[in-house]
Amino acid sequence: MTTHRSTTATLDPHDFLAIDSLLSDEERDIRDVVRSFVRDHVVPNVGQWFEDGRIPRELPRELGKLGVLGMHLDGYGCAGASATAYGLACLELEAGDSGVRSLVSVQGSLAMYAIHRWGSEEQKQEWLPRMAAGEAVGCFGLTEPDSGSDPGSMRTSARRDGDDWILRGQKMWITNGSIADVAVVWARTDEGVRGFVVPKGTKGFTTNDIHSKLSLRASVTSELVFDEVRLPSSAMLPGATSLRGPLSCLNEARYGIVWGAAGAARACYESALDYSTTRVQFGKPIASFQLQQQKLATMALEVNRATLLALHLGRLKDEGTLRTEHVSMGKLGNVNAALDVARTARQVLGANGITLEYPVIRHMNNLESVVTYEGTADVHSLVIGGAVTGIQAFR
Ligand SMILES: Cc1cc2nc3c(=O)[nH]c(=O)nc-3n(C[C@H](O)[C@H](O)[C@H](O)COP(=O)(O)OP(=O)(O)OC[C@H]3O[C@@H](n4cnc5c(N)ncnc54)[C@H](O)[C@@H]3O)c2cc1C
Repeated sequence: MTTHRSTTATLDPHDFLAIDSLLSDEERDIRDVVRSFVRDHVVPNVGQWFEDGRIPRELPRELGKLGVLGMHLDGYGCAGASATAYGLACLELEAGDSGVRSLVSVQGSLAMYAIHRWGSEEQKQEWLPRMAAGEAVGCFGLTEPDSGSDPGSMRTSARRDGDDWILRGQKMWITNGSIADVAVVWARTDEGVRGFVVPKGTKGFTTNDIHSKLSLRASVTSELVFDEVRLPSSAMLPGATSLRGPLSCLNEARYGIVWGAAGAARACYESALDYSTTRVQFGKPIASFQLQQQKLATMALEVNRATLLALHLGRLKDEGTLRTEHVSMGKLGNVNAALDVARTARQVLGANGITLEYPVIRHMNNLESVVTYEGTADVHSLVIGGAVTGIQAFR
């Protein structure tokens, strides 16, 4: 007779539903390369980066060598990998830290994607190869002090002056801002919302870092200030003429977050699983107590569910049927699940759970940013609510 114990003994607690078997050899290879990089270069150091509130200046080049910057884009030095492979990379990077995944998302899915999709041939030639190599860092300026969930209310403006444009205004909460060699900036014009490629050092363009963050500390977040910045007509992204331009980029980045959140959740679950089997109280590992097993079971469920959801969206994206509403469901569900897993894991670790010796509280705090940026949980709920009811409450 088969007992429950012998049946479950054959299961892999790190891949309970055998999701690995759903990947192609190529996808597994890419995943393994990124996983090794994170294990060797991110995990041993990221607690210190978080404590110091910095990201190493050499990291973009290392990520460029790894091949993850704009890896889902085609040509111009980009790898042209599948959406699923890119997602797997995001999962592994965020299992290290949401800040590292944010760097990659902003570079590849926001700044590079904007130039790749909406830019001129000259803009693509000038920026994309260097950005793919991590030799040039990009940022993406949409949010402003008084314009967050409602980007249509942006005040930053650009007006024509002969052949030039004059850009004025302010952007806020911009990832990579002060370390960026190039900013993709969105502004209102007489011709609708347009994007501009603004190199670092352009006269009148300055940045100020936002300090005192308790979340995404291993990530640079800045204010961008444009004081009558004169730009040539060639700085404008010719293909984008409305808010659809920036929103198309956000959809790309959100897709990566769907995967990344599953990675942060996995790291928290694995930390809790490991801790619970070694921490002894009342003469037994705490993993032997039913209440702790319930927590571990719930975390395992959420990690597997989030990963399956991400993989399903990846397959839809690769076959060309992924919709923005699907991405909203993935971002809402997976980030909320990751936050629940992180908070539960933190309790399993007891007092140790509040230190940077373990990854859990770092992930927990990071996820408070992840649930807010790229569309808040409220906004994604309203997108899904609008899709299922046919009534738009999002105004
Ligand atoms: C660490 C970090 C990095 C970031 N990086 C970037 C970046 O690189 N580039 C960039 O452009 N932006 C970036 N952002 C900004 C981010 O995208 C915004 O914070 C986000 O869009 C929310 O805007 P807000 O903070 O102004 O909140 P608000 O829009 O003011 O929202 C405040 C609250 O009101 C709720 N709310 C708003 N509208 C509605 C509604 N219609 N119905 C119900 N509730 C509503 C929201 O859900 C939220 O809970 C970053 C933010 C953070 C924290």
